[in-house]
Amino acid sequence: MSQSPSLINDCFLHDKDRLRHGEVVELIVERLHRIVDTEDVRLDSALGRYLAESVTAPRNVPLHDNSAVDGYAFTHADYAKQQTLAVGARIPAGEANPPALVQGTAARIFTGAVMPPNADCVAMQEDCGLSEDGTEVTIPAGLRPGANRRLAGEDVKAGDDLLSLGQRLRPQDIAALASLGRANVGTYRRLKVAIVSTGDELVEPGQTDALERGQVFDSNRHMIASLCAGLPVELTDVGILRDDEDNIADALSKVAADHHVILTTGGASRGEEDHIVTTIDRLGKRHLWQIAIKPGRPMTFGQVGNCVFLGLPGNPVAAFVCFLLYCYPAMRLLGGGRHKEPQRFRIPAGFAIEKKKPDRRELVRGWLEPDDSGAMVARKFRHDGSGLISGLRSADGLIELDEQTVSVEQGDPVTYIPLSQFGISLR
Ligand SMILES: Nc1nc2c(c(=O)[nH]1)N[C@H]1C(S)=C(S)[C@@H](COP(=O)(O)OP(=O)(O)OC[C@H]3O[C@@H](n4cnc5c(N)ncnc54)[C@H](O)[C@@H]3O)O[C@H]1N2
Ligand code: MOO
Repeated sequence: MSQSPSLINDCFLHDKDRLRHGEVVELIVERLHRIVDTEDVRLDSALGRYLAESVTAPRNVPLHDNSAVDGYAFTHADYAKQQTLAVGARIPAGEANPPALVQGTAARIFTGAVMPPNADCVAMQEDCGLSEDGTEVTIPAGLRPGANRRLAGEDVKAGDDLLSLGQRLRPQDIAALASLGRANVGTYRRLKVAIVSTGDELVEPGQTDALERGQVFDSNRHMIASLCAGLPVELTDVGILRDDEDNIADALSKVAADHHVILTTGGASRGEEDHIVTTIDRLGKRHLWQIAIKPGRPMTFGQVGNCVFLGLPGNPVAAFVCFLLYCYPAMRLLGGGRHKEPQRFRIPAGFAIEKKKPDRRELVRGWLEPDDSGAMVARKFRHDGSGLISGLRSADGLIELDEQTVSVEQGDPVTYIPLSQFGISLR
């Protein structure tokens, strides 16, 4: 049978002819850029957003020298002469201008309170001896100049660059903004993302207790929605589309008109019932299809008008892995974030693989665990099937076997990518 120069040929590509993982990431980084506008949001809505401004400190934090402990402030020069000092002033936190320390005395002071002029040290109250009438304090030996004193600008100096454009806001960044007195921050708007499942066999969970033969509950859409929850997106759940090319094309062209991204699962390979690739070709432009990876080979990336189309494979593990490897970085870039390769760690393998196909990258579901000697090793889930959600459940990370790897022996260093790199928490 002669092969037409159509898409179907791609099915017969060998892995070495398919796009490699690194090339796909390059293509995504090259072709995708921010497509959302900016908006000011209150700090309590800013978590996880990408910054649309650079933030410079307008003033020192802390504003003034202050005490790090509850205790007694004193001058090191006095203490060098005598360890017992008369207790003078009392300085609670919030007092703006404490009086200057009288020479030879100590001031009762509390954590965060402004240091009185002349004082340069604080002794912790638990370490001090207080006379019965409370008028004298004995400071313990061995305190160095500057002990327990926090300097003005020690955290941040006026003019310091704190946060940069495109940076994702984490809880500690929100704390930094609040510490500068900011109530609002300039961010990029959330991406409008639509999620779709395709397949005649799919049934919405909750619709029935009794599946008929051949049916499966749609787990992918719920998994993808949960994965999206780790990104600043506004989600539209389109539901399940039946395997009908006109119906899929019609629905997706409508969704594309008012979304930045469409994420589909299923129908990505080339059976007669798989309509995603033909739909992209019909409605828009395909940037890639078929990657030399396992799982996830039939992943598709294209666009319908200005809407980015990410077609994930139907097998749940393939959909999960492709989301992390390709949709996550794509959506970061579209949403105004920067590309950041996940951190990869080299860990000894606590398993062996006798034979792995060359020329493709494999992402194996795994976790870290101490071996008998207490050294950390990477373990892999016992089955590689791309339909097994149990493999994903067991995993805290992906073990990445690159294109050159053809086997793995126990103890060989393997690359481990924690799922936390994608905002997925530990169990
Ligand atoms: N002849 C070929 N067959 C297959 C190829 C191939 O290249 N040639 N590729 C295989 C690979 S690799 C994958 S991955 C799958 C992906 O195919 P599709 O994206 O077309 O997915 P479907 O055929 O629609 O479904 C595959 C599998 O996943 C189940 N599924 C689909 N959607 C959901 C959902 N929302 N929730 C739960 N489970 C879902 C579906 O029932 C199938 O079992 O194709 C291989 N075949
Ligand atoms: O590569 Mo598919 O991704 O078998 O599962």
